[in-house]
This record gives sequence, C-alpha cells and structure tokens, in this order.
Amino acid sequence: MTPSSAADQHAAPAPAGEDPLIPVGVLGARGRMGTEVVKAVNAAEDLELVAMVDAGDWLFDVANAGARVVVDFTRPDVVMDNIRFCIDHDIHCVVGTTGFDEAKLATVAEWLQPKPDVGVVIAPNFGIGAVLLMRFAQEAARFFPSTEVVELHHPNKVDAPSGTAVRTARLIAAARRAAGVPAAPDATSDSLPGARGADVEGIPVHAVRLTGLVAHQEVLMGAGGETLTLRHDSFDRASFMPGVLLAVREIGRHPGLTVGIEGFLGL
Ligand SMILES: NC(=O)C1=CN([C@@H]2O[C@H](COP(=O)(O)OP(=O)(O)OC[C@H]3O[C@@H](n4cnc5c(N)ncnc54)[C@H](O)[C@@H]3O)[C@@H](O)[C@H]2O)C=CC1
Ligand SMILES: O=C(O)C1=N[C@H](C(=O)O)C[C@H](O)C1
Repeated sequence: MTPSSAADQHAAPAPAGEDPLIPVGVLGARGRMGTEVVKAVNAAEDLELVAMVDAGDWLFDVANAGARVVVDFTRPDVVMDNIRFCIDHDIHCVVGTTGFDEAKLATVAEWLQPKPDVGVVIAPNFGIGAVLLMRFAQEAARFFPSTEVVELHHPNKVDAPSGTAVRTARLIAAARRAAGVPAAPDATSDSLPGARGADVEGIPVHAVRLTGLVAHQEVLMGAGGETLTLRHDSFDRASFMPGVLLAVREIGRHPGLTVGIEGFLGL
C-alpha cells in the first residue's frame, strides 16, 4: 500500500455502496494484549490488519503500510515515543498502555495542537464492565465517608498500582470534593510503610499480584453500619476487545485527545 496520511485517507472516496476497511497497525503485537488485538482485528469484517510491530521492529512499518489507526499496548516507558510518531505521521491512536499522569496527557494534547484532524484516545481500561464500575463508583462516592480501591492482577504486570485503579481513585476523589465530603476517618498510624497502600488524592489504593489472576478491581465504600462493594473481573483478555474495536472505529470521528472510552459508549 502506498504511504499516505490519515487525513488523505479520510478524504479518499469509498467505492460506491462499500464502506472502506479501516487499516489498523498494532504496536506491542506479540504481547499479551497485542496478540488478542491482532486476533480481534483479523476477525472484524470492517478492519484490515496492515502492520504488526513489537520491540526491535521498525516503527515506520505502520506508516509505510498505510495504517490509519494504531493500537498501542506496549509499555509505559515507550508509549510516549509511539504516540509522537503516530501524531507526526497523521495516524490516529488507540492507546491502552498505562502510566499516564496529567503531565503526559498535557504533552499529548500539545503535540495534537498542529494536527486538528488526528485523534488519540488513551483509556486505562477498555473493559465495558470496568468502565461502568468507575461510573458507579463516582455516583456512590458522595454517600460514603470511607472509600478504598483494591486492584488485583497477574504477577507479570509491569506497573502498580494499575492505571485503572489510579483513574478510579481520581474520579472518586473528584466526586467527593465536588460534594464536600471530608477526608475519610482513619486513626491508623501504619507500623510498616505501605501497609495502608498508595495515597491517590486521599484514596488508599492497594495492589495485589497473584498467579492465576488476569485483571480485577474492587471499590470498597463504608458508612455507619453498612458497606458497598463494587467489583469487576476480567477473566480473559478477550473482555477488552469490544472496547478496543469500538475505539478503533470511533477515533477517526473524534480529533484531539480523548481520555477513556466513556464518551464512545454514550456514558
Ligand atoms: N487499557 C486496557 O484495557 C488494558 C491495558 N493494559 C496495559 O497494556 C500494556 C501492555 O500489557 P501486556 O500486553 O500485558 O504487556 P506485555 O508485556 O505482554 O506486552 C507488551 C509488548 O510490547 C512490546 N514492546 C516493548 N517495547 C516496544 C516498542 N518500543 N514498540 C513496540 N512494541 C514494544 C513488548 O515486546 C511486548 O511484546 C500495559 O501497560 C498494561 O497495563 C493491559 C490490559 C488491558
Ligand atoms: O496490565 C494489565 O493486565 C492491565 N492493565 C490495565 C491497568 O493497569 O489498569 C488494565 C487492566 O487492569 C489490565
């Protein structure tokens, strides 16, 4: 396929009566998530897998192959370079790789400024149930004085706490602030550092790494005489694929930076 920009490809008319296939490149294609994305793209009738890139491969392959959308499931320490490359080459990005703080998001938004047709979606979790859990936790946050987040994952995960847990805690903290909920009661002084977990904007976040697990999260909320537990379990990485494919199909219609797939789901 002749190399061309995402904007050019959007402009190209589809053959009468036919929707064009979306050419997709996968970064981290040999990883746990990348392997699943390759399968899902190959199985989707409206998408065409044009490039598979992993560590040591040439990133230019995705541009040379004419990818209009790139899906990135790599590592927190390389994902920014990948996004920069895609934006510079007018390729939309669907990013599942974790490790984004406000500063990194601001940098991506800045890179997008001179590229008004390019879209980047960065989502810490593409599981529909996980997205709903975050929404339900936000809704419930103002009713409970105490809230803690526990994430549980396979032991090969490179980061802790999970991107999902950090985003969940931030959303809960924002909802508590908006409702004027004071800091959670906690008279404990931990005798071992870390015993109370990481502090994410006042919400304790605990990370468990256990053989046999895939990706799981609980939000525990407590009030006088009652608790509410919200739990989501991904038992198989196939659970992330409907969200990834939705994002691949939507991102061309959403230029700029999108965080999370809530908007694509109509939430
Ligand atoms: N947003 C979501 O729904 C989900 C996000 N994740 C996140 O996705 C990321 C990847 O997770 P896994 O697939 O489990 O990890 P993994 O370690 O199995 O896969 C990462 C792959 O990226 C490759 N890689 C490293 N550097 C690269 C580079 N410069 N260019 C291209 N490929 C490169 C590695 O060789 C490896 O094959 C993590 O940050 C994880 O937290 C994982 C599951 C769901
Ligand atoms: O590494 C994983 O496996 C996962 N990573 C994402 C995260 O850090 O939130 C999403 C999901 O939890 C699986």
